[in-house]
Amino acid sequence: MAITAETGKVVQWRRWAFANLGSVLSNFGSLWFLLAPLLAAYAPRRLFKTYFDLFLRRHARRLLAVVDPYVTVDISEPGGSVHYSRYGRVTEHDNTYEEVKAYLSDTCAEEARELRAEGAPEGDGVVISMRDGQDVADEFRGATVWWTSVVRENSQGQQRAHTRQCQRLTFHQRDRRLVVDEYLPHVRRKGREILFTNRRRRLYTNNKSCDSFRYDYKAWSYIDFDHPTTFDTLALDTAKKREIIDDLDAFRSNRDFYRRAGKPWKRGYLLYGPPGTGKSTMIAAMANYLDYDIYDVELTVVKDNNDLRRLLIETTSKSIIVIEDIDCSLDLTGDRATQQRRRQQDRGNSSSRDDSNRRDSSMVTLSGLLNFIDGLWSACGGERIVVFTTNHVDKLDAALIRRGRMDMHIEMSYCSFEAFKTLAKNYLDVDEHRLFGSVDEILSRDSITPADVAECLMTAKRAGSGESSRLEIVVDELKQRVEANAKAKAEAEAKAKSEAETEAKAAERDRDDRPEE
Ligand SMILES: Nc1ncnc2c1ncn2[C@@H]1O[C@H](COP(=O)(O)OP(=O)(O)OP(=O)(O)O)[C@@H](O)[C@H]1O
Ligand SMILES: [Mg+2]
Repeated sequence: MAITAETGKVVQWRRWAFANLGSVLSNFGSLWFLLAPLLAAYAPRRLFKTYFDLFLRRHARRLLAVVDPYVTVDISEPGGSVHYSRYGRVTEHDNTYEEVKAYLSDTCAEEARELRAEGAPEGDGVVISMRDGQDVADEFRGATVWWTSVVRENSQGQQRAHTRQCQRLTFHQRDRRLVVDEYLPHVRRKGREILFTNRRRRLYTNNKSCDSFRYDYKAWSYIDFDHPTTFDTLALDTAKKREIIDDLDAFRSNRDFYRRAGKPWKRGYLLYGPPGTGKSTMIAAMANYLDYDIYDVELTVVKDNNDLRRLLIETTSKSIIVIEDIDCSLDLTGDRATQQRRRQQDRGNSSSRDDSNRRDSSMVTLSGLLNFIDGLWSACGGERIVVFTTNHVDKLDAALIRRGRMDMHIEMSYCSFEAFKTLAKNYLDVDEHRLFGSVDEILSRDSITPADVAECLMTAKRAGSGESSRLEIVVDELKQRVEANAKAKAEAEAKAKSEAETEAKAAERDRDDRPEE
């Protein structure tokens, strides 16, 4: 490369600079000394702020950790983001804040002096929480933590509209793992339990699957469940009642056992018996005892197995899924020949025809129902009870009610004397009376359902005054029921006999009309 006059000058400059490096630096130093105050005055403030922020972040925190070893965690009120799904508008809600608030209102609020009351989201109660700035201490496995209720402004601005309530947790940094891994999950778990017990229970029923194309379609509708029946008011033999309660207790408390044994945390009960023996009443008593929601599945409006599975996915845990009168809901014999024969029988009988039409409008199959009870999907969520009721246990497919699917078969039978005593206490507030002997005699001789006995007691309560007069009415009413039942039974038998004869004649005619092969 040729050395031009220009490059020659540069080289000369460099040589001069190296030779005079000391004086160049000292001149530059004095120049910086002169410029620094000017820069400080006129350079953008942000530059300095960022610089100092960085500096503080790197060094001051370490220093601070020695001086102030406490860590804080904020749990803020959620915004609730919204998205649209195939099933319509869904609001995503993080419940942590509500859970923490519930925990604090229950566990710590007693310590706080300045409180705030808000109406509970459900029911008539109020939720007590700490006022802003209040703090309370909590102990967990030897560590002390403090909760403070504060109002936090959003990062953008100071507008009041953008403030959020938050619960601030402060703890020593040596407890960081304990707090994050164990204390906070414990707080959420407890909070969830408190929220669950404070809320009203719900009775859900499924909507028609044929409406599922609508953008606002919901699989379940609900009302508040407010049934007064408990195991105390349920008329049932004491030993049987005890057995059922023990079974429910074992189910509820054995979460870890189910996990260890590799079993989904669910249990099936089959309630069978004549109409009016208290099957639906038993379900209400179970729900009240366990504090669970009820999902009452109307199978005839479920289009097919897919829709049935979707219903299951949308149930919550701590719930009882009920299918009432399962023998009437679907043709669940699983055997096509039997189904065909039944359809032929139904053709002559108008009420059976209606039943049959209802059954045929649904394409839910036995295998779909078996999957619903104990397929892979059924294990999602856990802590679920499935209850089937039927008047005709012998009509059901053996696979549907085998042990393991329906773990406990409970026969609901006619009213025993022991069950009568419970009803007499419920309706008339009578524990013992000389006429109880007559009642015992009637009940042990004849079959009367608890529903019939309850009706007799209602009549006696309305008509009589005084224990004796009321119990006399009860005895009379029971005798009349026995007579009426015997008459109805004789009529039903006569009708069944004449139908059987007509059917036999029709079958004979069919045989005669068929051309010989
Ligand atoms: N075991 C019982 N204990 C208390 N009350 C009962 C009992 N059985 C029936 N009853 C009374 O009779 C009414 C009807 O009972 P329930 O509806 O529970 O009968 P069910 O067995 O479900 O009848 P179905 O088979 O027709 O559905 C109830 O509202 C309740 O008042
Ligand atoms: Mg019922």
